[in-house]
Amino acid sequence: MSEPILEVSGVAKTFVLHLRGGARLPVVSGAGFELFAGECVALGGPSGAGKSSLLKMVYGNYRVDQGAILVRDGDETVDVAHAAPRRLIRLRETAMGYVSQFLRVIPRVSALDVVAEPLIHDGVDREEALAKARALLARLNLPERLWSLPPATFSGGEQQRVNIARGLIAHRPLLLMDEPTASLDAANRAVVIGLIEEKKRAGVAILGIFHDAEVREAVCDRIIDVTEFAKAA
Ligand SMILES: Nc1ncnc2c1ncn2[C@@H]1O[C@H](COP(=O)(O)OP(=O)(O)OP(=O)(O)O)[C@@H](O)[C@H]1O
Repeated sequence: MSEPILEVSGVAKTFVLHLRGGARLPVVSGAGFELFAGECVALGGPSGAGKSSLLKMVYGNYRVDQGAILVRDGDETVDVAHAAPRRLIRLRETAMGYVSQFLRVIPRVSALDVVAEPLIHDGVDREEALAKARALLARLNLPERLWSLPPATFSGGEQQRVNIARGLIAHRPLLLMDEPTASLDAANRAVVIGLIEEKKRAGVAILGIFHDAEVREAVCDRIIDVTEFAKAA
């Protein structure tokens, strides 16, 4: 069996609410799982179980109290739980992508440039990157009249499609997705299902939160029940 792309082991986290007299909110404990190339795995469990928190820990946005989160980066393995901030930034530029639920809009930058940016950052020729961005936005049915506009005033579903295009345009071996289809209609959900299937075929390992049962059943190979980690917390 090949090496995992992501290996989470013994991860524990308790939120400490300093403004609430130091109240402690344990969220996960002893969380452990592996993710391999070409598979899509959903974090499952009811609202409040800790799915988003776990995804944010893997991305390095939330600190962990205990355990290791090993992400493969070429020949190296980086422990997100202990990596220096600079190493974490480099890891996000090369090995780990994140499609959040909402687009973080960059003022005055057009939708097309927002989408093409990760490829340009990878060193791809600007015209080639823009052509790929146009193709992706067309596939996601974003009206062409919007491409040259900054996405700040776009509808929720339009922003989400720009966000998905930006998150998927470049190759990253590990992809984290937080409800990528929450604001989308059926036709665009089907497009996203197709895009996820293509990533899997390209060997990308995907970890995500998919509340939409139809999307989850279409793309996910297995579900990790986060309540198992919450029970121990
Ligand atoms: N930044 C934070 N500070 C304090 N508590 C938090 C923080 N983030 C999450 N929590 C708490 O941790 C628990 C798990 O939240 P989380 O958002 O991870 O759940 P979830 O399974 O993703 O839920 P949902 O399906 O509703 O999005 C909740 O009780 C929540 O209140």
